Amino acid sequence: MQSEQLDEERGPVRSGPFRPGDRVQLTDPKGRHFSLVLERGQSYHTHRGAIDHDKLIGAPEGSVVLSAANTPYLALRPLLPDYVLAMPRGAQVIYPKDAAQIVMWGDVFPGARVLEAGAGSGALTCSLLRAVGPTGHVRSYEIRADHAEHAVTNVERFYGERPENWDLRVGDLADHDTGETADRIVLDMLAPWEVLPVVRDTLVPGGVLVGYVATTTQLSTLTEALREQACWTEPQVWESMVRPWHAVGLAVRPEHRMIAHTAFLLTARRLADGVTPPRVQRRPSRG
Ligand SMILES: C[S@@+](CC[C@H](N)C(=O)[O-])C[C@H]1O[C@@H](n2cnc3c(N)ncnc32)[C@H](O)[C@@H]1O
Repeated sequence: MQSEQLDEERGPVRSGPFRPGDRVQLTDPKGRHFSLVLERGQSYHTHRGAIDHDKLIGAPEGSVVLSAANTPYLALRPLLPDYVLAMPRGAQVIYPKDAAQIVMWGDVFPGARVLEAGAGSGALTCSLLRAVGPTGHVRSYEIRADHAEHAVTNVERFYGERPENWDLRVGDLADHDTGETADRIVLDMLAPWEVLPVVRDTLVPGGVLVGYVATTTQLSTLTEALREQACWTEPQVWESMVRPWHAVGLAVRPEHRMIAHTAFLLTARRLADGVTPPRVQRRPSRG
């Protein structure tokens, strides 16, 4: 792994002129992306000729660099969504549109203690770590060792090193020690209802549970299991659809393609022990 230059306060440097160690995303005239890590004296070989890293080092972000065949490439540091969409994966990742919903409706705040399962490819973990900040903590469980390896590689590559406030455990969330309480819990796994006993006993009163499931049958099983536990507010369920638009001159219209379905989102809040869940007639909107 090539390490990125680290800033003591913020992890890898994410602004200012390009420096050795920076990850750079090049975009060619057809909009294709290529990713490289800058190293003095090295070249990046494209099908339109080589690009010297030294042409980029010291240049401002947003510069255009020419390849040996005079093809222009736009150079920017990848944003977290760019990184997530390009990351190598074992398990399917949570897409940026859903990660944003999870952080907002899961109310993942700076300083929060978050418990997550499964870590999968580590995509959501990157967003959770950013949201809790240096004073918070993310504890991730991943039952499959091969998926955990992807998570470690992806998180370390994004942050430039293993974040001190991240704890990845290779194992079943069901075996979690409930004495290690959490303010927020996010479940992205096949059968989240199976771990609800440990989730109930780990989440603090008022804490938020976020569930992320791909099918309606999983959604039904999860919501009914939560109601049966009788220690939750009424589950809120929704999905997010983002429709990109083509906007050039007067040709302003929706793009022909979109990511239509990823998964359903669910939130519920932990009630204090001994409280009977109130019946809610009308649900607040998730707009
Ligand atoms: C869809 S992936 C998670 C993707 C991840 N959220 C991301 O954004 O990269 C689901 C993961 O849950 C893991 N898993 C399933 N059951 C689990 C359990 N009981 N405890 C821990 N991990 C579990 C699976 O091995 C799988 O890697």
